[in-house]
Amino acid sequence: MYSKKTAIYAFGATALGLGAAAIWNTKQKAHARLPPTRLLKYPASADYPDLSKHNNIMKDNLTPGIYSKYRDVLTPNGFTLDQCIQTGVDNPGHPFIKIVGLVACDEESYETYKDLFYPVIKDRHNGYDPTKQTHPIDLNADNIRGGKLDEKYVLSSRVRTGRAIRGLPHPPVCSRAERRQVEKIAIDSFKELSPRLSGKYYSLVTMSEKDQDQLIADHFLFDKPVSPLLTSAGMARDWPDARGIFHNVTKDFLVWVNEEDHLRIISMEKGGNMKAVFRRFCDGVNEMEKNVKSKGWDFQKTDNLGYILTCPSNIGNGLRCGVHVKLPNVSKHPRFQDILDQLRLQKRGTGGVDTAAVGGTFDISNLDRLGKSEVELVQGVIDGVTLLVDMEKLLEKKKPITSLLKSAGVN
Ligand SMILES: Nc1ncnc2c1ncn2[C@@H]1O[C@H](COP(=O)(O)OP(=O)(O)OP(=O)(O)O)[C@@H](O)[C@H]1O
Repeated sequence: MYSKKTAIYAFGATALGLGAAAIWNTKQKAHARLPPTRLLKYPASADYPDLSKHNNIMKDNLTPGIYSKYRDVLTPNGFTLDQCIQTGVDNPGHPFIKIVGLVACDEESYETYKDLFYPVIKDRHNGYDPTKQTHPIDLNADNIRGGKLDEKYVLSSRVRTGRAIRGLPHPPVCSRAERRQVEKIAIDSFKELSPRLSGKYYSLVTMSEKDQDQLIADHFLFDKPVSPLLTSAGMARDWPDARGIFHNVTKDFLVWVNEEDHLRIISMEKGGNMKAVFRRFCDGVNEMEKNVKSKGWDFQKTDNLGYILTCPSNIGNGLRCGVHVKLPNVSKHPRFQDILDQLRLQKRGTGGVDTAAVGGTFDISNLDRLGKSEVELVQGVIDGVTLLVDMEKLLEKKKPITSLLKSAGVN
């Protein structure tokens, strides 16, 4: 049972024989030190997780002192630090990327556990300091220069972001009713999209296994939550209840409901017209915000953190602007990773974050999300991918790339 005002918790209490259901008013006892979700018998030092074999950003920043300070501190919605760090405790690392190892249970987690979240944000977002900086937002596609990428190399273009609805906990910990409320707000908002973006919502509950597999194979739908990063954070609970996908008639504007974030808003199409993809993305995001607000809800957002999402790696604009691009020669170059780092770009396999690249085709996207506007990030990907494609063309002809890199300011 859960309401915005009163929460009744008994996490594991009965199983441990402690019989310690804690009942409190979350409004009156926001940030209360006691009671914890159940009575913990031992001091925080005895509960400190073993992170000795870990390589994630949470581990780099969690100290016994920070853990002790926060172990029994609840967010206003009644969540704990242990719920936020569990995914990083259970997942020491990842084969392709350095994971964060931390999720925000609700909008307030970022402030309640500031001594952990802020340094993690600083590490993950290239030194961004939430205590001093404000996050810029620019969702005007007219501000993009160029944007048509060479389709001999660029196979598809995509821009996605996430949005979370204020007042509702995030997917790792939300209740079934809260998850269903998110779905309802989304469905009501889809109904008011303009004709170019309008389409249909497909619930995963009623979708056949075959249709689901086809949508995943076509890169439209999120994968079933088998990744331990998602399952140990709690995101696969009750699957597939209240999950689904919306897409417009032309299948180039999509919204995922209740995967890692309440909403993931996506614009994508085959080929290299990133400017057109970004324009549709801006229209979609702006319309969804207007529609959600017209229902009396709002997106989670603060001046210093931008849009608030489940994973600290995605806060800011939550934007991942990426292309699937053929780079068989560049990717064999010994400086490939270094060049990507300098361009603030990230590489993945084309099957999603958990996949390795096959046959020299990569998913190349922006590394940053915070401290730079949407336009700045999309421009960075357009310019960076243009450079990588120019390098590929030179390497095909066995020509050196040194002067090209120099003129692009890459050391
Ligand atoms: N540029 C692109 N063109 C076509 N499909 C893409 C592109 N980028 C990503 N996809 C597809 O979108 C799906 C989701 O990808 P992936 O999980 O890597 O990223 P994401 O949705 O940005 O989320 P996250 O970063 O949280 O994992 C996959 O099927 C992937 O192949």
